[in-house]
Amino acid sequence: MKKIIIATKNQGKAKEFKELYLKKGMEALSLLDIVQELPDVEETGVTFEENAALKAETIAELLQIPVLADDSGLVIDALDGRPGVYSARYAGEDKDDKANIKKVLEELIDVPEGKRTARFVCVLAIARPGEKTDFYKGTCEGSIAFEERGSNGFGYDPIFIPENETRTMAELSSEEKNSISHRSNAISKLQGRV
Ligand SMILES: O=c1nc[nH]c2c1ncn2[C@H]1C[C@H](O)[C@@H](COP(=O)(O)OP(=O)(O)OP(=O)(O)O)O1
Ligand SMILES: [Mg+2]
Repeated sequence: MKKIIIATKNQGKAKEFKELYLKKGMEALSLLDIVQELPDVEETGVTFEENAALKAETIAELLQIPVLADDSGLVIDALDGRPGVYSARYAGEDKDDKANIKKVLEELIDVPEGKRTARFVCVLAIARPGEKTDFYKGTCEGSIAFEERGSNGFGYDPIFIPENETRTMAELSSEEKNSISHRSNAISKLQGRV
């Protein structure tokens, strides 16, 4: 089976890439599957594109093979787009999903239903050694719940209600999430180019 390397150390993302690529007859390997010691890439960019490129290009250069990276996050309108690019470290450097969710819910405590619109954004970067990096973007529109619900998925899924849904993303099955997610929307734009 054809393999693709995803430059991520996030278990939740890695699982979704495996599921989504398996449907295309490919095996997605994450940095969690690779025994070779690889550095933690510092995400110093201020856009999803910059951080996705940093992750993909660093690992592609080290391994000398094409590498895909995903930089993603939650963009909340009532918070002027926060946490956005800083989603993983919103409540601190230790990337604590529970703490991040708590911070968002507290910041939105006085924001009424209807004004809690948000979207998940995923930018994929494909780096090929010595070539220009390509980008593909996917989004998933929705709103922020008033409390956490569900235990599937990862990250902000327990507080994100996709458009035309009453359940949170964490209450959907992985098949349901994969049919609407920002990640699957971005992958579908690749059109076999990886
Ligand atoms: O489908 C999703 N469902 C829920 N939350 C999500 C999703 N997709 C991204 N997110 C959140 C998680 C994290 O707070 C941030 C990604 O941050 P981001 O830097 O791209 O990933 P990361 O540091 O966890 O792993 P890595 O950089 O190794 O890929 O957005
Ligand atoms: Mg990261």
